[in-house]
This record gives sequence, structure tokens and C-alpha cells, in this order.
Amino acid sequence: MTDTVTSHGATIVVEGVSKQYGDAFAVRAVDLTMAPGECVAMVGHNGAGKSSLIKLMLGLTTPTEGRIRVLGGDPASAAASHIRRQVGFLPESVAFHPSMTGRETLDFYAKLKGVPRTGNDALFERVGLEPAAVKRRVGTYSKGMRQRLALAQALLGGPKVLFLDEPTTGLDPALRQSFYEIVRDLRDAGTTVLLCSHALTELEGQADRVVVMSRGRKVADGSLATLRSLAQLPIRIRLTMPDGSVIETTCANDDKVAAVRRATCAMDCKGGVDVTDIEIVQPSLDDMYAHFLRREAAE
Ligand SMILES: Nc1ncnc2c1ncn2[C@@H]1O[C@H](COP(=O)(O)OP(=O)(O)OP(=O)(O)O)[C@@H](O)[C@H]1O
Repeated sequence: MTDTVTSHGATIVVEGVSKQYGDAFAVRAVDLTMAPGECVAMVGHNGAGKSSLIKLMLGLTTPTEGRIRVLGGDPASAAASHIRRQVGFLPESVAFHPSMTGRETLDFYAKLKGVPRTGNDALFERVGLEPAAVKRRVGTYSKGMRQRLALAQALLGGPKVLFLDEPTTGLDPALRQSFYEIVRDLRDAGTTVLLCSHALTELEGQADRVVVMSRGRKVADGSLATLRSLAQLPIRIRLTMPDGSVIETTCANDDKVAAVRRATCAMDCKGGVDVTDIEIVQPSLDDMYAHFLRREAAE
């Protein structure tokens, strides 16, 4: 255990945290723990409380109730500069000065963060910004180049905790792919990564855990497998016939073998038709997200 990890081995501990603005709750009684090397996706509608929770974990605001520990300390305390130096943040929209070059921009942020700029070339290489691009003014950058620069800014100082708010908005599929490759490398190297996104389908396969927020509350938290088993949503089975037609049936996950048997038997009885393909479609993250929101609304 290092001094940057709490006694539970977690890098982030959020306990019973609420944040009120006037009478309105932006965040309500949230508990959340994250471990080193864990990538968590936080999803929720506009206004669900995701950014408010990130601001609390960054120490930019303080909880109305509850306690937050990041890397073993209170991120909002005056003495937390050593914590903040180990935390990276990629905000939803980053506005760099258009007349500064990529290099000048990263040097500026390195100075703000109090980390040496000697590692900046390696950072540019890591995020895929070519040396020629680094010398250009940011005003001439494409959206993808700006986002790469924004990621380089978030990676300054080799953060142990990284918050990424809607990191892939506006990026083409190839860039998204390379972005998630970088995130995977960071996670494998032990960085705790929290990813906020509306692009739910894209998050499948990227995150170890999914946290669903709704109206300031955490309404679900678990791996996709755990959320699937909690939601108990039906799976879809698609059977392709020799003539190319598709028969679709739904059933509980535990019942899929019996359901295929029932469906093929029914066809046999009708004249012995072979099945050329079977596809089992698990509920998507979108389906589960909708389920947990419906359940929360009904409570
Ligand atoms: N500084 C503030 N003053 C007053 N209300 C606020 C403030 N910050 C957030 N809120 C309110 O708290 C709620 C949660 O907002 P928040 O920005 O955290 O949601 P979000 O999930 O990040 O949404 P989005 O996906 O649109 O970014 C909203 O109702 C918002 O209006």
C-alpha cells in the first residue's frame, strides 16, 4: 500500500455524498469506490449529476454532505496540491488559445500543474500528435487534433486518476479506437479511469464497470455481467432459415438452450426445416440503461 492509496486499496472513495445548489440536489447520497487499474463508465441523461460528481472528486466544489477521498486525501483541502498533481482531467469542452502552438499550450499547462515539461515530447507521441503539428497554432487544428492535445494535457505528470468527460464526442471511429487504446494502456499501467459518456454502445468493452446516474442518484453500479443479471432482461435469439428468413424469439438468459430447442422442434414439426445460423443477442448497455432508469422512475 502506498501513501496515495486509501486503507481499502481504493484510489477514490465517495461516501454518502450530496451536493445541493439551493434546494436542488445535483448529487444525492452517492457512494462510489474505484480501485487502481479500474476503468469505470459513468452514464446518465443530461443533468443526471455526472459533471457535478466529477467536480466534487476534483476538489473544485465541496460536498454539502458526505466525504470524498482521492488518493488518500480530501481533494478540496488547501493541502491537496500533491493530490491534484496526480489527477488528470479532460473536460467535456476544452477551449485552447487559438494563437498558441500545441507545444506552447502543453508547456503552459505543465507549468500550471507544476510538472516538468521535459516529458511533453513523449506525451505528444503517445497521443499521436506529429512533431510538425505540435509546431502549428491550435487555431489550425482539426477537432481530432484538439482532442489529442486535450488528452495530452490530461496526461501531464502521469496521473494515477484520470477523469474523462465525453472524451470522444466529435471524433471519427478510427480516432475513437486509438483514444480507447490509450485508455486501455493507462488502465493496464494502474491508472484509475472514470469515463463519462452518452455514447453507451461505444462504452461496451471499454469499461470494467458501469455506473448509472439519474437525477443525482447512483441507480446502478456493476460490471456489464452483473448489471445484466440484475436487470434480468430477456435475450433475443435469431434463427436463420435456409431461405434467408429470420425467426426471432425472446427468452430469459437461463432458458436459452431450451428456447432454441422449442423453436427448432416447432419447425421440425412443421416439416423438418434446418436452421443455418443461430445468433444470441444479449441486452445492450442501452437496454440496461433504459431498464434502470425506468425502475428508478417507478420507485
Ligand atoms: N453551479 C450550479 N448551480 C446550480 N445548479 C447546478 C450547478 N451545477 C449543476 N447544477 C444542476 O445540477 C444538476 C446536475 O448537473 P450536471 O451538470 O452535474 O449533470 P450532467 O449529468 O453532467 O449533465 P450533462 O450530461 O448535460 O453534462 C442539473 O440539474 C444542473 O442544472
